Amino acid sequence: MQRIHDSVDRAPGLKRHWLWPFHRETVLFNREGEKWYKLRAVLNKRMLHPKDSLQYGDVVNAVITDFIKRIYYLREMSPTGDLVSNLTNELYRFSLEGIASILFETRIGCLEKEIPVETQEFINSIAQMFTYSMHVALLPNWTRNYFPFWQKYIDGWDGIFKFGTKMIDMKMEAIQKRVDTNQEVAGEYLTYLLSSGKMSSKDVYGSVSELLLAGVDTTSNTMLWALYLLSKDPAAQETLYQEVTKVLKDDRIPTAEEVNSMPFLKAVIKETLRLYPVVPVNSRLIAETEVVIGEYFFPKKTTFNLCHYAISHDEKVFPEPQKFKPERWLRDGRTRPNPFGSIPFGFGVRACVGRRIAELEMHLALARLIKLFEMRPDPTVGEVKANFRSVLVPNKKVNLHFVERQKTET
Ligand code: HEM
Repeated sequence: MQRIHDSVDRAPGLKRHWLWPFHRETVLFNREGEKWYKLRAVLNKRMLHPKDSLQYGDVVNAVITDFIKRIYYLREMSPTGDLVSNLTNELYRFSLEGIASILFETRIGCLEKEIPVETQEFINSIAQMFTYSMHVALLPNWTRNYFPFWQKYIDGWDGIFKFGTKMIDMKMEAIQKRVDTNQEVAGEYLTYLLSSGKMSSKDVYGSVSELLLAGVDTTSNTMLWALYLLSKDPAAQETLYQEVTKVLKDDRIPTAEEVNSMPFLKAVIKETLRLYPVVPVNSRLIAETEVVIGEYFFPKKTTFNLCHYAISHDEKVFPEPQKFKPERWLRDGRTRPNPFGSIPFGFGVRACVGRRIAELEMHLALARLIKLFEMRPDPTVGEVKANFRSVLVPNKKVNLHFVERQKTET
């Protein structure tokens, strides 16, 4: 018999399920035991350590610059001159461009006025796969031969892999050319995966597609909730603005390192994820061993559901649990909440591999947006509630006014 921490550290005994039912075997979600462990060990490198993510600061900032240009364009087009409608859609484009530029080491045009045809087909395939994944999860297997949902689901996946494979093959060719001409091979994540020799190309295709999918709705919806919460809380917004302008005294673009001097910014994202943990529940199956937790004995093959939403709204840990209070996370001498009260990225060896990338994108984007604009709610939208659609999404379209701030002499 083993205690749970032993089992968790011995990753090969641990199965997990998460957002959506993958039908391909090459991805982390579907892998278990030794196979998962090997793949994860390669993927962790250059992604998981806080200092690893710093190297993507410039790439992410370039995407944010284009996102800000798009925000200006959308404001200009709006009847009031400052409204951005259907922010979910805009943030989706931002997140997809961000994660694609990290993983493929190239831009795919999501923030252009006209999205390139291939990219649009890729976006449509993602939507198709997600739409039919609910049918796949809920309907018994025999129905797959009689109803069209299964083929549509597979077609969605094929579109995703077609695009991913093309991007990866292009990178592989570029690397090969450099190798053939004795030039140094320089690059970031994909170059590392392809040239490390530790992964088959099949694994690279699968893993990159998976990282890409996991990295879009999660960050885009969290950004949406953060902007929505700030728009309703002018005082928190002002505190954040003051903090950001104190660190960035001129028009400079913040570096990834400078975010470390912005504790309130980090607290805003932490508090947003406490109120709206974008992955509200995830499960793990202790496959091989019996475990004892406290006084309780759990036999082999027990499924554990981590209900992030429920635990992070526990008023014993978070007084006034429904209130947006970023300051509760500050390390300024106050009693801070139990760190296990909110673990939106999971915990341990199987925790979110994209955490550092997600935080980097959200911190840099929020710092730059708040420096330029004051966010105000659109009164026609009213209160927004959360719906569970694999991730926590708003129950309606969210529009926000992006009121440009007056430039002050500093
Ligand atoms: C706000 C942003 C995000 C949140 C809240 C989030 C949350 C989570 C959670 C709760 C898990 C399950 C962890 C567990 O079982 O303990 C997970 C797994 C995972 N996440 Fe994220 N995630 C986010 C962004 C990202 C991004 C940007 C990527 C890709 C770059 C990503 C890639 C993954 C992958 C591949 C796994 C599976 C890991 C494995 O099975 O070993 N996530 N995430």
